[in-house]
Amino acid sequence: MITSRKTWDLGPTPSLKDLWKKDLPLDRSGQGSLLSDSEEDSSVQTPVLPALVQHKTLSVNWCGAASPQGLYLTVQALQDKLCKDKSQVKNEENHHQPQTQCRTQKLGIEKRSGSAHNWDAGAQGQEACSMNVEKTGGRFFSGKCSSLSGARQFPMIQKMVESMAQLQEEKLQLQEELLALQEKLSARENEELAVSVQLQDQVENLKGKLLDRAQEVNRLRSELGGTDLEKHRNLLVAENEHLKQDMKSCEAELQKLRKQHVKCIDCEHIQENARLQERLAQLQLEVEEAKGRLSELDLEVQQKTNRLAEVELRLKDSLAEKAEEEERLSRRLRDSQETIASLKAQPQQIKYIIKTVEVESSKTKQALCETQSRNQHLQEQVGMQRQVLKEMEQQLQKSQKTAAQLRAQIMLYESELEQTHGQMLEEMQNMEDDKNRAIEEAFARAQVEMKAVHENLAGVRTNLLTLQPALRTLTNDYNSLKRQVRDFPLLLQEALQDAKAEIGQAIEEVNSTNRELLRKYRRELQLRKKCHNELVRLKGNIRVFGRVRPITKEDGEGPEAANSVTFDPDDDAILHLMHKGKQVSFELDKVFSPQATQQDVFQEVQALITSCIDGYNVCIFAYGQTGAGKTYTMEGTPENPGINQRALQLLFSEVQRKASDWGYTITVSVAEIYNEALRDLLGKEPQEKLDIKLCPDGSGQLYVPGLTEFQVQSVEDINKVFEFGHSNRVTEYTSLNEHSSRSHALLIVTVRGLDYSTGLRTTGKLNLVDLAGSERVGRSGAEGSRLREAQYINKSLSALGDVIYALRARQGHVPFRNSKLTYLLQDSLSGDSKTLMMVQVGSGADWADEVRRDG
Ligand SMILES: Nc1ncnc2c1ncn2[C@@H]1O[C@H](COP(=O)(O)OP(=O)(O)OP(=O)(O)O)[C@@H](O)[C@H]1O
Repeated sequence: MITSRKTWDLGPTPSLKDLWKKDLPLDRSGQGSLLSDSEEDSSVQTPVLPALVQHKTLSVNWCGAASPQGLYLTVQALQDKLCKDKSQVKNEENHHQPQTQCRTQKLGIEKRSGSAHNWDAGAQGQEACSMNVEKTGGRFFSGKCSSLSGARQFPMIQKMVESMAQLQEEKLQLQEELLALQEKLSARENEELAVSVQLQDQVENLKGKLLDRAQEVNRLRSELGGTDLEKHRNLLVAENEHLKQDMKSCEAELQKLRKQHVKCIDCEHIQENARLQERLAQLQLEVEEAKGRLSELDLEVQQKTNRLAEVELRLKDSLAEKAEEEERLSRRLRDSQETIASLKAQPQQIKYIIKTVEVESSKTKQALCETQSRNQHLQEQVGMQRQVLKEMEQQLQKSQKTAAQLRAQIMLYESELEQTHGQMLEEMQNMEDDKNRAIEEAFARAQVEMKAVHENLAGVRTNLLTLQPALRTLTNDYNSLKRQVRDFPLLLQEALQDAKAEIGQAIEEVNSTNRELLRKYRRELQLRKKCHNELVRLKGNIRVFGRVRPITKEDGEGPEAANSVTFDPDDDAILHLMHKGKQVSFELDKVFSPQATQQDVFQEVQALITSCIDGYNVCIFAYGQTGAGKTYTMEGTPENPGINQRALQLLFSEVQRKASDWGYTITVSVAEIYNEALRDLLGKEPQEKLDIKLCPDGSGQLYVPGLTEFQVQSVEDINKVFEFGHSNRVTEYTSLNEHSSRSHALLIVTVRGLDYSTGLRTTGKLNLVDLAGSERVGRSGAEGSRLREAQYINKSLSALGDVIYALRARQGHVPFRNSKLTYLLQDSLSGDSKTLMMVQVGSGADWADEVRRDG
């Protein structure tokens, strides 16, 4: 029952938005509503559905091609609205549909038997479309549209396309989610790996610390007596605490790992996976439904095709009827025309009849025209029907083609979907497998690590248990050490005092011992000096040695060269001379045969050198005739040095040997006495005569002002001094010896010593004198200056002989002043001084005369 009708005229291809905008203002919910101007409520705000429910009809007309989308959307909106307003529908008394049916009509497309809504074609032309919505009887509403099949198919296809697009989107979304899941899984694996590495590091750290601690304990055990025990103990305690904390953190980490592992079994990824699988199943269901709908659509197409064939058949029948009718009419027309022609050939009656016929013929013509126009109209209709049929066939072909394409697409989509689904299932299965495997591996690793950590923990606990007694021992030791340390200052002070006292006492004892030793040493030194001096004295402070020079080529080969000197084999102090057939014997302190070497001679002399170091004055004279070997004995040759060189070598070696206790200074002077004039051979003016004077200090000592003294420190220095002094010595040829020396040569060595321990100072003087050669003036044939030189030499030698004689005879007066030589050597000849006279003699017969005279 239609109570009212409202029509809107819209532009071509209106959209739902246009519909809403045109005359349908938005309702409160933001959705549009079709409105009616019903008689009951002429307000434009009246919703369409109540109007439908109240059996009102609304029409929407628009120009242009039908817009299936617009129609679909409109109907969908209406149905949505209908569903939303179901309560209102429910309250309607005349409403015969159950509530559940409203839900099934949600899409508005499904065909329901009996009570389902339906769309019928308006078939009002291509350019004018209309939609009538009404509620009649057992139907909600019905619509009419000129493009029925398109309007019904397109939304379905579009829906499917949209579903496929949605499926594609969901597939992409699923793939993205799958990637995200994979990333999360890899991140999780990385986290687990990092945790595992961290745990391993912690375990390694714990092991290293345990090892360090064990080493530290061992070291501490070995160093129990050390003073840093307290510090080490504190260190150990701190490390122990640190280890405990590390173990706790390790256990917490393990617990956390376990929880994470358990949580992973029901984690959001699993849930997401299940959800996705559900979604996939739902999509598969939808695809199945879409397939069902497609088959239904195919069925409908088939039915419509059948109906179209029926229509074609009916059309053909109609055409055949029309053709028969046309044939019949044309036959009637021909018959009529023949009748007219036969009538025209008849008389007046016939003319009348003809006229009648003509009259009737006009009527017939009119009927014929009408029939022809009708026939024309029918033919036009047939043409139109044919055209429509053709178009419908084209549309049908297009639809079939589109359906085939869509079927192919659907097949393609299905295959893709199946493939994608298979891939997804496979990937998900792989992911699941990987995940399970990773979880199992992680779990296994975690278990292994946990086991290792437990073992380490047990080891640590064991170590702790073993360390506890050690710790207790250490604590006890520490306490005792602490007490000791507390008492240590007092003990230290006491010990220091005791030690100081002991050290003082020891020092005192050492000092006293030292003093005693020093005293003894001095005493011994004095004793040794005394003994040595006594020895020397016993040997004789003034001793006379004789040395016989071997016969040389200078002695000639005649009878005068015959050996006239013999020795007593039992007494080395006896010398026998054969003089004019008689043997004359001389007794000296020691006689050196011609075979005696320089070393043999020095052996007997070196005790005097020691006396000089001890602080005594020593004089060693070489006395003899010219050429007797004085210079040889005193100076020697470079290859075979004499007393001078050896004495100085001994002097330096002794000084060096005693260098730790004594400091010595050795100075040398070289002088000569020529013709009773003293000259400095080391001075700048060797010809200058020097005087011998008493020291101004009143000590009675003599000294030679201006006499040069060189400090020497080695034998090399002495040799240089000798060379220098030797070059200044006066030598001249004589008839007896081509190298005869005409002066007394003196090498004066002064040894000044300082005893470091006692501060005692000593001074010893060693006078090594190479006397001028003694000779008889008559025998040598000297005259003039030579005679005067010989007289000076003989006088000084005689004075020396007198002094020595007086000294040996211990006479009260010793005539030192009789010559420059004895006066210069007065200090070294008197008192505790030691004097050695080396008398040089030749072994030829010529020498016997001289020796007997000198002797
Ligand atoms: N013991 C000896 N063995 C070997 N040759 C010697 C010995 N004594 C001296 N002569 C030699 O005799 C020579 C003379 O000796 P030397 O010059 O020492 O005598 P002298 O007494 O010093 O003479 P003068 O008084 O003229 O100086 C030298 O050629 C020396 O080498």
